[in-house]
Amino acid sequence: MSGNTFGELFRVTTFGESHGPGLGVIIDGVPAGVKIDEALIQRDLDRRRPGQSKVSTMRKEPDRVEILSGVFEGVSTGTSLAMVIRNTDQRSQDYGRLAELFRPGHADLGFFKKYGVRDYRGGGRSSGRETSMRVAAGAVAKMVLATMGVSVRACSMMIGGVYAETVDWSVVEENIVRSPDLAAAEKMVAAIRAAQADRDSVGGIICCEAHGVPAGWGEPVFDKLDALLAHAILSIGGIKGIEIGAGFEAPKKRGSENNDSILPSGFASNHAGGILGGISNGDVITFRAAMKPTSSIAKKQHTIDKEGNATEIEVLGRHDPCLVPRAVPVVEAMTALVLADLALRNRAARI
Ligand SMILES: Cc1cc2nc3c(=O)[nH]c(=O)nc-3n(C[C@H](O)[C@H](O)[C@H](O)COP(=O)(O)O)c2cc1C
Ligand SMILES: C=C(O[C@@H]1CC(C(=O)O)=C[C@@H](OP(=O)(O)O)[C@H]1O)C(=O)O
Repeated sequence: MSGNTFGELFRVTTFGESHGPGLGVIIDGVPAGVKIDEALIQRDLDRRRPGQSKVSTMRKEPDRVEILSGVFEGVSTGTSLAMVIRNTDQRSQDYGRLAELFRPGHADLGFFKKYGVRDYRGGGRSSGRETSMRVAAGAVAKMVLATMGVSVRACSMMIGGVYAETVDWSVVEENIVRSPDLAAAEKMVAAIRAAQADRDSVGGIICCEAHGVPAGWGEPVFDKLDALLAHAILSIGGIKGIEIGAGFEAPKKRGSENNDSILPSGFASNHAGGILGGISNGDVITFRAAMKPTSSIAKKQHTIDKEGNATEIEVLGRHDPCLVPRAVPVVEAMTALVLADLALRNRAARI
């Protein structure tokens, strides 16, 4: 399968580049009869959109979604569902020097070594802008999941070394860094601003939960639910790690502490993150993802040109000083895509 397609029965193909005419997605496998609320797709696109706050990239894009097929009178028809957005704020001339140099930490060098040709206008296909179409597709997946009582939510648990100390989901969309702790949110913003002032960037941790997933979703061997989540989440540019449930804390415990006792009323704890043997166990699915600091920074760094000569680079252009707040809806979207796919695959598992 080409690198542009994800999923088996709920299959998503994206296309488009950061400075081309636009981006799009085709979803195969949306069951007929699902109410498709365009406003909800737009809402998630707005949550991800560039230019949304003083701590995001300054590029201004409306990211207005246009549904081209697969929906009739507000309901999915069972045929391929296609959506596009147009790029309106390209400034490709700002990227002229990037044609000759490789940005440390970005995808430039890898793309050039692989293909021998590279769209250097911004990140081209490797730009975080590609995730807009994942978010549009993820919004449709959320609508499919909602018919089964399943929902997904995510937030920023750490930014620039500042951790959320309390978790209040009701405040996540009320602050520009999507923190579940308003006091921490202010400090997170300050950490991003301090890095920016230093021509630098910061990373962080995104926490995600899926509620209402019934026991039984996920394949038992290769396509385990946790393995597919790891694939989906690590496919987001800038994400470098994922831990399911107790994750990297589990090895520090004894088996007796880490096991979730099974009671007639349910599990006594949820260190497993809602997944056992690659299959959902009916508890809340929980994981955290580690996001690196943005690679494109104005600080001077060593690099090489296309001929391999040593040089220096200061990356200008419009960049997120921290990827985490805008990646929150992307993490939700990729999680919803995995769950929608497994929901459909689960229908074929037993008579
Ligand atoms: C929503 C989102 C926004 C992003 N914005 C930027 C950005 O402004 N500048 C940048 O250098 N990288 C940005 N990235 C990250 C790049 O896409 C990523 O660093 C690049 O693909 C290389 O990282 P990788 O090796 O993890 O794939 C963004 C990623 C996401 C998900
Ligand atoms: C435009 C978006 O974010 C971009 C993500 C990004 C990158 O390198 O990932 C680099 C910047 O854009 P450009 O491709 O013009 O350099 C960001 O502004 C977006 O997410 O919609």
